Amino acid sequence: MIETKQLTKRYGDLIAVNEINLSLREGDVFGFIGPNGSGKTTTMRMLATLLNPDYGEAYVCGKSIYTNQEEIRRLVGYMPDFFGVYDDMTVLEYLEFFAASYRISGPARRKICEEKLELVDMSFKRDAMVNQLSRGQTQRIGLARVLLHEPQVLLLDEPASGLDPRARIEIRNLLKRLGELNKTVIVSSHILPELADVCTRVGMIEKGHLIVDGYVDEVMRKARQQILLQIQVRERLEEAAKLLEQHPQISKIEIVKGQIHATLALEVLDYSSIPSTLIENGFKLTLFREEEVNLETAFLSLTRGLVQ
Ligand SMILES: Nc1ncnc2c1ncn2[C@@H]1O[C@H](COP(=O)(O)OP(=O)(O)OP(=O)(O)O)[C@@H](O)[C@H]1O
Repeated sequence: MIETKQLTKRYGDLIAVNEINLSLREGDVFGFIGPNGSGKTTTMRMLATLLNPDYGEAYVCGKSIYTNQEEIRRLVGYMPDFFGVYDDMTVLEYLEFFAASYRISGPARRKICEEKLELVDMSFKRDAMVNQLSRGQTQRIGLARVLLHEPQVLLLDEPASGLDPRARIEIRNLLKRLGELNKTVIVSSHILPELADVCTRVGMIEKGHLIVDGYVDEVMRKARQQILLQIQVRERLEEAAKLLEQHPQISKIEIVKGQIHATLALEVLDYSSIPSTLIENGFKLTLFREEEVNLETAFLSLTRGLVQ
């Protein structure tokens, strides 16, 4: 559905998107995560054919973004991070206006608009003025708008930004529904937990580099290969850290906020000799546990130190 090969965009000396390779299938909901300015919007705008790359290729539904721009625009629904709405229009008029611009006419037009309003749970506001909606409601209408022409692919740039927790949950439920409808969705955010449970795939971009990319369970599995132990001793923390540095099962030691963080060497699963070593050397253990792996800690461990 979406395939990119070394997709690259430069602004002067700045490489905003640096040789990104992506491959997404039907029904994939891809969480595109990265801090401000990391290249998410630039990538999405290239896929939406609104911006030309400097190098590389991208295909949307098998069509090249260089040579099939019109067809791709029909197949894609792109929701930018900020969009204006018009004054003096009701919600239904607003959607009908855009449906008309997609050349949807006759009785079908009203029907499609009402269907999309229903999908985003906004039927109750069909006659409200668009400029009197809350931010969350405006986002939902924006989503209804990009769904009007039944796009196969949705590119949603920070759809949950600026929303209250309840509205965020509603947007998340909507994303799940879109995946179930077999659309391919790229949804960006700079907050990982926001996307963790709705995405089937996740990618993390930093300074234009896609540094992690995979199915959620793959990412978790990779992160588990890097087990991190959190250890506290009553006294002589630095001495304990030095002792553990010599331990053959440990590949890295850090002291973080009064705790020793010990990264296990690859493929070490039984680490029972580590607490024994500390105890045998007279240290009083007050904490010894394996860091819990959720998607957020997985990302942190996989991306530690990758981009300077
Ligand atoms: N038109 C432009 N001219 C010059 N530099 C630009 C332009 N658009 C974006 N950039 C730069 O490219 C980099 C990537 O920007 P981009 O908007 O893609 O990031 P983003 O990940 O979407 O950020 P945010 O989370 O803040 O929306 C940034 O350093 C930005 O300053």
